[in-house]
Amino acid sequence: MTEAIRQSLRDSKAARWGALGIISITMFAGYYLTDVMSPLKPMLESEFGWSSTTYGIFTSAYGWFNVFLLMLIFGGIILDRMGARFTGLMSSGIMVVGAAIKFWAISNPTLITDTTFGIHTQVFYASIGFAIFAIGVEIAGITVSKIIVKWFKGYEMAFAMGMQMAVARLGTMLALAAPVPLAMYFSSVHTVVENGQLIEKMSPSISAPIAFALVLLVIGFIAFFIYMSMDKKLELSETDPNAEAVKPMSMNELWSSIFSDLRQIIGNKGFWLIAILCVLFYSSVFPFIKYAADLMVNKYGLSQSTAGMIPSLLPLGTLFLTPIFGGIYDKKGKGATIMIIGAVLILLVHTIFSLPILNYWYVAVVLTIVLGIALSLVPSAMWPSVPKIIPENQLGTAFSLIFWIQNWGLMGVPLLIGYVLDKSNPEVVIAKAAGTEIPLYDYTNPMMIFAGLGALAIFVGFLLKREDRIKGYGLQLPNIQK
Ligand SMILES: NCCCC[C@H](N)C(=O)NCC(=O)O
Repeated sequence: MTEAIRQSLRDSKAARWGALGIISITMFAGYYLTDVMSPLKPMLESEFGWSSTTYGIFTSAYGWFNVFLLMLIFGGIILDRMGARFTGLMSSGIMVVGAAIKFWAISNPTLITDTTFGIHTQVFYASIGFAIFAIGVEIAGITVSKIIVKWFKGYEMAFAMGMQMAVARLGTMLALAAPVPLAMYFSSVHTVVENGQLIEKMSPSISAPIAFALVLLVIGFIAFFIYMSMDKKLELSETDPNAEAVKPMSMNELWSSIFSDLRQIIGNKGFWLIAILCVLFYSSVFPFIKYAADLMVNKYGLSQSTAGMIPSLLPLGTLFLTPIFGGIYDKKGKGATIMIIGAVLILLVHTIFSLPILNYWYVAVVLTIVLGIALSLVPSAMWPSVPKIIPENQLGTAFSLIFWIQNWGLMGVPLLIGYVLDKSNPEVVIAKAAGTEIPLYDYTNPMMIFAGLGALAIFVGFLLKREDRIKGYGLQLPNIQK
């Protein structure tokens, strides 16, 4: 068969988009579990006695194994060597295991009273489960990015990445809007003694929204099996029957290829600028989401049951805008400029959130929508820019290194915010310890931290644009080859 008439499966629009649809289910489930606890923060405090610092520790667990045990980096190396089928299945399986542990910890009331390594046993095991789950969802994230490059290079790649992200963000949106109603729906009545009297108390089921996540993750795991058969067909359609079989590598060759990939990637200044921009940008958005519902209660006076509604607008806007901005990047280019505009919006929004004025819910709605625009702009240009800087055979490793650096922020920033929140509001901590009425948190300092990250992201965005001019990566050029 000659090159001219050989057709790859990816030339079929239906096959490309079908494959994307299937892997998006897995990511949707993963993003739902990632943020499912955010609207439950006030409930975790009132039902289980968690503090903001405790919540910060739990949230930071997302990065524990990825960062300290280098799981993400191993994931990228495995992806480049073992391929997307093996890595995708492995990562979606890890997600299920981690979520199951987290569900067990949250639904087990006997764990509330004990401590392990100085923290609540419940928080400890929930965090371990979340940390295991995070290995899976992060490795799945890089696998999916590489899968999209594989199917869409030369086609509508940024648009496809935007569509996949949109579906994933639908998971985030559900995570912000659904958990409180779900927990209330499955609440149970039990009798407690208060002031010497037996009273009936309604307890929300905090584990119900996590059980729902577990079901979604199992569906995502099954979906990946379906994708695997498509991936096999794609490879067969691209294999030249006359090509010689690739000789398997010896152990020495394997290690030297891994180190040579790592050396080339970390020696690339463009890679570092994207990675730093990534950690600054995402640390000012994802950790914010973890506190957003609590911010709505404490700054904007919303009730616990409605507090998740405003933050859920954030991913809502991204559903439409990420693919649109991706499409603009595909056709018109201007990737670096798009990232800078996104960072400017971050600075603007968090600065206004930090001001101890304008405490009206509609201001929060507008700011959240603008933050959603920022969360559409930056990723729609950032991820499709990586293949312009890094060759395809090193993409898994490069994405994993970027995610690894990003995970320092996703781990450290929520911890910092929880700590700063408790430190700047000693009266809340005292009231909780004394069992008296709990005053509202003042969110000024945490929001200033988020704004500072946005300011640094703008600076790095300009450095990236300058580097692109010098090295000619083509970040400002369209992705679609005419
Ligand atoms: N809330 C999900 C966290 C996913 C983090 C992941 N490393 C990532 O950055 N994905 C790209 C994105 O824009 O979601």
